[in-house]
Amino acid sequence: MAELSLTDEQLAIVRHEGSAFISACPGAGKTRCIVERARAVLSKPSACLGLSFLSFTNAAISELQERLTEDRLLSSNVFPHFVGTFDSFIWHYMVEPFGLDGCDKSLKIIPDTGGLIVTPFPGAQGLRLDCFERSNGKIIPEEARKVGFNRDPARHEAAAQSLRAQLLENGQLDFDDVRRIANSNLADKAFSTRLGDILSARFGEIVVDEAQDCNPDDLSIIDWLKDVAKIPIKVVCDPHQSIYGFRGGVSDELFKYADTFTEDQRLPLTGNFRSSQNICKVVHTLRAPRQRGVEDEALGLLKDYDLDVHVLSYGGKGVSKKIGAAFTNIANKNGIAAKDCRVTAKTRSSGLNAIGAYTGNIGQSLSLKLANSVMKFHYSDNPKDQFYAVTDVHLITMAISEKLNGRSYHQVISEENIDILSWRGQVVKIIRELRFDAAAGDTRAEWITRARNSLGIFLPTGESSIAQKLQNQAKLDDILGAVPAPGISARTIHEVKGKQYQGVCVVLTTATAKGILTHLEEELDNRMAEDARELYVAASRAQKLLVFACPKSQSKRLTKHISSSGATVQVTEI
Ligand SMILES: Nc1ncnc2c1ncn2[C@@H]1O[C@H](COP(=O)(O)OP(=O)(O)OP(=O)(O)O)[C@@H](O)[C@H]1O
Repeated sequence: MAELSLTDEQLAIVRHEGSAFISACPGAGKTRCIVERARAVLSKPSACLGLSFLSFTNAAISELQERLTEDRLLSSNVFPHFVGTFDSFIWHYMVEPFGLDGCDKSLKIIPDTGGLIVTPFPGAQGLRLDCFERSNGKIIPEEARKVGFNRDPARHEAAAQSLRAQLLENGQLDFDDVRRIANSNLADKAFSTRLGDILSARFGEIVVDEAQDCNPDDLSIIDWLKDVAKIPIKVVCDPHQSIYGFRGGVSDELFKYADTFTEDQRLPLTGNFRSSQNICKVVHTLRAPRQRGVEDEALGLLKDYDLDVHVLSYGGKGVSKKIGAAFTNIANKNGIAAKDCRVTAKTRSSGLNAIGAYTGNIGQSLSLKLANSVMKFHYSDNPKDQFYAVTDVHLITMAISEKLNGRSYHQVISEENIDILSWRGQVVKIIRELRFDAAAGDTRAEWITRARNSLGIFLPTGESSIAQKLQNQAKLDDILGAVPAPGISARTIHEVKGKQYQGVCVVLTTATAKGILTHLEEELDNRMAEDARELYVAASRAQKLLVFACPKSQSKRLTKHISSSGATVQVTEI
């Protein structure tokens, strides 16, 4: 019955058997098609092979899982199906069961080994392990520069290489190791043929969503699944929304990869069901000139929603809570509730500044870290922030009890088999006790006493006092005093990807606004291409109201550029 309201293009995708390359614009219903494809396959009486849905971030997978669960299609990873990140698929099916040459331990994922500190001799400057090339241990000059390291790196390089070797010997792998090992396993012809047979007996179809986020290694694994394992693959993407360049993203390769599919396997998805036509017009101007193509037609219920796009032109000290307040004001005036809106920016700190939350430097101080986590837990509406706050406070308890001993958080968890149930309740109780509410009379001095009382139990016997570990610093006032305005939430652009909100405020900053606009006007080179695509992703999340907060120096230029589409745009100085 759900098929009735699908467009012909959507139906063609849902009914397509075999491999396909599906490219679409924002809001075209990619996720909708994936859900309907699951319904079509799972409702066949003959369906006995597994169906797998993969994407590249945990956020994208939880979004997809939510939609599949809502429709009672695949509520969990019930055999023979698999829903998860591309990384977890590779780990489960290409690496973990086969072990590693030279390692007699069972393999484990330790995602944070890049943060281990390499200190070759006492007193030497410590450098993170991810400052060194994985293949040969050589220092990465730009990473070294960032932390002011300018000495002979030879001893650091040797120490980094031996640390990596030790991790591999212990079977402690991060996701880049997993990718490398998978590719080397697949390069073995006999292994590749056998694994191909096994996986094709298990999976009848694999759907790779958000494929614009894959890197060249991912693409070669997708190719292997399609051509060697002969599993029908649906590659679903919007190349204009590729914003994971730091993983070695594949915009150009993806266009070339599309050409490896036959014409009847290349399926387009056009039209935007999410946004009003006014927003579609503006979003169209956010594609670089050579990729602009035609404007997406608004097709959904909100297509005629008649609301101006706004530019908030800000000067003064830069991004401040004036932006959040002005945005909320426009939303309220138009009957849109703050809970249905998001402020979004490239960096977490720009977004938080725009809603008045604390963004200062925390450094290594345990008391500042604790205060920051407690404030996030109590005042952020983002469940992810709360999850991280709990983990961060657990890490603080480990630091106080001196359990880390040069190991990363996840190494300790894995090596000591620490079950989340054994600590979570206690940590959440501590965070609840440490809630800070100035209106109720709480003060910094009183809070730090509470904190020391709660966390003193973790101090090893005979060790320094808890007051030394949790210092009463003046900066605590800034952290404990920064309560974000109620109602508005801030997210990074990577966090809002794949989502939609009634109102969106995109914050541009002086660091990138000028470069992005030059790119959108002239596309001289690719330097600002990814920043421009981020702006495109952010703006295309809006359903009814789209607001840009732009530094005063660039706001006229931005207004001119987005109005060139014929959209109605209003400018307000704040
Ligand atoms: N045929 C349709 N009729 C009405 N609404 C639709 C149709 N297809 C999709 N939609 C709605 O359009 C909105 C966007 O769909 P969806 O989230 O699947 O888009 P998407 O292509 O995954 O977007 P993006 O890549 O920008 O995140 C959703 O609210 C969805 O329910």
